[in-house]
Amino acid sequence: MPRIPYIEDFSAWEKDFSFYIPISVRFSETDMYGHVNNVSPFIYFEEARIAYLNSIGFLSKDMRQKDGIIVADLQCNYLKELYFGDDIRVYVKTASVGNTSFDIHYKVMREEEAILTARGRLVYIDTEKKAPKKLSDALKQKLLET
Ligand SMILES: CC(C)(COP(=O)(O)OP(=O)(O)OC[C@H]1O[C@@H](n2cnc3c(N)ncnc32)[C@H](O)[C@@H]1OP(=O)(O)O)[C@@H](O)C(=O)NCCC(=O)NCCSC(=O)c1cc(O)c2ccccc2c1O
Repeated sequence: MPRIPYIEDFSAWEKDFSFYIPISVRFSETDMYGHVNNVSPFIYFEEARIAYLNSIGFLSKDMRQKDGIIVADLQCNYLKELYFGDDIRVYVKTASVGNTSFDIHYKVMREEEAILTARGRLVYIDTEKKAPKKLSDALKQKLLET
């Protein structure tokens, strides 16, 4: 396993996921070499991130009236190639929580093989002030328990 800066111990890290979405690789996500192009996983991460945030109530109508979430950064490590028709599972978990932001990690599996890893920071925003907003202890707890 190559050194991945945001993963200290891969086997401990990979055991810690439970939420995932299934995806079948589409032809339009591949390139002239026949493999999935480097930009396509960012769409997988988006789909998985939205499903994950929905599952913990972070995109509920109530929350969206005053608060928002914005992507601050996103980083991907490509371990193996993917091909048209591959069935994958895109896992998501909250890895750490800051003052106004939280880091989520992603693991993409094809059967029992790790294909991609990624991490990204999301910032909690006050949509009226258009500024980062402190995460309450209750929200932090919700993030860390899923
Ligand atoms: C990202 C910003 C809002 C930061 O604003 P500002 O510079 O004022 O923030 P602070 O300095 O106070 O820091 C707050 C907090 O954020 C961390 N942080 C700041 N910048 C970065 C960065 N570049 N990379 C990583 N982390 C950063 C900082 O450490 C602080 O953390 P604490 O926990 O210590 O408080 C502002 O820069 C901004 O608005 N940038 C533009 C963002 C943008 O345009 N993103 C792309 C569009 S959003 C998007 O694509 C999107 C996709 C989705 O799939 C979503 C799914 C679900 C919901 C929303 C989605 C979404 O918005």
